[in-house]
Amino acid sequence: LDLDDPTTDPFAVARAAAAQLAEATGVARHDVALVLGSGWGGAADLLGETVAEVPAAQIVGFTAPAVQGHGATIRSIRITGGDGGASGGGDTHALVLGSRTHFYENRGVRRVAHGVRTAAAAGARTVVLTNGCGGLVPEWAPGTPVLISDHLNLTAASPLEGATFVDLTDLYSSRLRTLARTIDPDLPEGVYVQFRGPHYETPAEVRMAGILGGHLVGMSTTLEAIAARHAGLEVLGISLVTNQAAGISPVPLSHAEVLEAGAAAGPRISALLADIVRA
Ligand SMILES: Nc1nc2[nH]c(I)nc2c(=O)[nH]1
Repeated sequence: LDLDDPTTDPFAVARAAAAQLAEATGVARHDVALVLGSGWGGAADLLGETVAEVPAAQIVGFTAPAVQGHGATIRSIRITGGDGGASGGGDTHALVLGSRTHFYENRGVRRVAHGVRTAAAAGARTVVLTNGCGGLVPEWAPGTPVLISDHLNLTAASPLEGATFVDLTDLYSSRLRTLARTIDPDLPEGVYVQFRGPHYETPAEVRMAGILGGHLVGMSTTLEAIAARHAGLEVLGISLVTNQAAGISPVPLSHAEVLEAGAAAGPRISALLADIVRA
């Protein structure tokens, strides 16, 4: 079950990972999955009660994160404060994937897609993809959450292999975006542009992204979203603008300001995310 072996079926690895997670957490099915990017870490605690927390490296296909401690676990959360199971079927469980493999790690697209494939194999019907990113809209101050309405995948890669032709119309579910706006009507929307990274964009590349119709620049999310759609998941994408993209702000932002903005926004966006998932 080695994802690096081309003859391995990545979906068999995802099924094995889901079985290991069910065993490790005691939760047979997870209804929704969340990928928590920079700044979104606090959302898990607000979602409900942590049933189990598993080191990601223990589950097949996941790799120990480059930065130890940062998102090194996968959490199973029983969502509380929802409709109390009025929708029948008892408790709702969320799978929180703290560890994300970025395309720029050069570990292959299969590892980038493994988390959402595992979530689908674990029974999830919905995935919420969050990230930290640069903003092209001056009014979006650092700390602003933005719903992703569509994406431009500038990585020149796909998580899919072979003649896997997948429609990406409404990839970022308009139903879920409407639902999110019932929680916070002021949520802006934007087109997310994934660059390969790990370097940031030049001001000229940021201007190019704007000309192409982008509003947010980042180094994740689009490949995961494509894999999630292929796996049959409904996708909601939310970005946290942690900085103004290169060249947008006349005054170069200090890294301290970026970290401060992300941290300050933490409680608000975590509460927002928890409310959206409960809805
Ligand atoms: N590509 C890109 N990724 C990012 N991630 C974060 I946080 N800020 C940025 C940014 O300005 N550009």
